[in-house]
Amino acid sequence: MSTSLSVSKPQAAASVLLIGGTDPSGAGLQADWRVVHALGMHAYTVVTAVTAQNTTSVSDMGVLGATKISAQFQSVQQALLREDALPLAAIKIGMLGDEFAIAAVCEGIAALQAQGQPPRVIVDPLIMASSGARLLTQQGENMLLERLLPLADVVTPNLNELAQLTGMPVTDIEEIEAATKQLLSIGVRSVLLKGGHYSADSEESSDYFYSQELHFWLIGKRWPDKANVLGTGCLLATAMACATAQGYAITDAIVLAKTLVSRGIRNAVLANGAYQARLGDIDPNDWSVDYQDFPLMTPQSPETPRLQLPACDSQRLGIYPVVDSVEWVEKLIHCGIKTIQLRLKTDVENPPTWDELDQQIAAAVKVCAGRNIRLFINDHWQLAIKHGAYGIHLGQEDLYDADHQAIAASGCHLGVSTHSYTEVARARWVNPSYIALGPIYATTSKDMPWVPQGPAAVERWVKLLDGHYPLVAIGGIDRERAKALKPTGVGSVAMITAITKAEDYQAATLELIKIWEE
Ligand SMILES: Cc1ncc(COP(=O)(O)OP(=O)(O)O)c(N)n1
Ligand SMILES: Cc1nc(C(=O)O)sc1CCOP(=O)(O)O
Repeated sequence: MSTSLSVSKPQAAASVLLIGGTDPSGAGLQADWRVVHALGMHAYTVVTAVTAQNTTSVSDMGVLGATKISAQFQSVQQALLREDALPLAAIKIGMLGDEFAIAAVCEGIAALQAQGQPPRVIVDPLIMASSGARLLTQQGENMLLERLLPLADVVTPNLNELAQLTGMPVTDIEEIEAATKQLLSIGVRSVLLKGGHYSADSEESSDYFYSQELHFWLIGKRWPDKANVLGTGCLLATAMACATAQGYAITDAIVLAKTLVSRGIRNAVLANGAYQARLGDIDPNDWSVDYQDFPLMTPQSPETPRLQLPACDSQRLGIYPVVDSVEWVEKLIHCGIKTIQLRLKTDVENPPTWDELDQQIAAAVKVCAGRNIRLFINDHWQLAIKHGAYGIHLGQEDLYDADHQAIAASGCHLGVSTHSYTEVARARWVNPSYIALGPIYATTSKDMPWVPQGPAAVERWVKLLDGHYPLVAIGGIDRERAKALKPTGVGSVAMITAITKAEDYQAATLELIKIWEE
């Protein structure tokens, strides 16, 4: 499992285009619009069909002709030519109705793509209404597969739609994974199977994502007292479009969208015989993400038993130096450091032997023995376990290569690096002893694809995760920045340069401890 599809770079305001049918009971374009509005964003709309339906039946449906659909696209194109137009960054496509509408939509998208930076395209492939009535003709279904789905960045079928599109059974996890893979063979770039209908009696709702680069299950809480909430599929796909328009990478967009759907279902209200999702007030800066709605992510089956790693003895791990030798460990514990990491990075030119690593890790554990020091070993989890270190620190790649069961069985604590919503969702799957958040500021100690998150992000992470995991901020943190981060409530700050490159490491360490503890 590679770390992510790409890196999120939240950007200036952008708009989304919603393409679909209207539904008087509140799903369809009306539901899409509510999401965009709740996130304070701007939406253009292209109506493809007008339906008369409620939760039990579709009584009438009219698909607009190609001329009417194309005319709407032209209006959007003209609006986007204005100097003050918000750039179009994402398109969400819902109900299309028939093959003529699909052809018009494909042409409209091609024109928009030619006009500017190509927007991301999310397709919710609506074939049937929940009442069982068809929302797309058979010829339309063929054209969907041949022309529209290959244009999409992500396609979001539910179980019935996946079965219908692939002609494959989808009754268990293996069949779901196989059918999802099958959609890629017809040219779809990635698929997010909506799990709302899978194992409906489970306490969790699991979605499955599959692309050439990675695959994962996304597991969220189910709200059993809120059954069959209207329009949640529309909500999910539109929220993904909004997040990608805001510059989030696809996987972060999926995590945010799943969180928003959970929030909508948790707060749903009964109106006219059906539950309607309620989003309430959302802060577009952090999507008002609430821990109870935040999912777990794993490449393993969602039915795999969950790990239980030991909790750290404190939620506040304090000043946390990251060092590259036993000598540094020894010097810093004499300065009063209580949490420390031995990060033995292998020199590609002259890599240490296993025996050398073994000796250094054994020596570091010995130096800390009986002193109440939380010594974390970076990467070399087998040796950390062998020598009984307090803990192991793993980055996301190493986390997925490591033997989780062996780490959990060893009793070692486990810290995990994260840089995004996706990585926090993955970290949650192993239930770590702490979560590290980085890079907060630009660092010279390591090449990073990640944009520095800044202190405001630490505040957001604390709001989301505090009380559930001890948190550690890392990346470019010095004395002044430690002072700036203290009010965020983060329990620990980790650093390399500010201590190991200080003119007077003892003075620098004592000063940092003083700032953090006073
Ligand atoms: C406390 C802490 N946070 C993050 C890291 C980075 O770990 P990782 O992503 O594994 O990168 P490397 O350290 O291996 O370069 C860390 N070491 N400690
Ligand atoms: C090792 C490391 N990991 C980071 C992350 O963001 O995961 S930032 C980082 C480097 C921290 O060093 P300094 O204090 O010198 O900036």
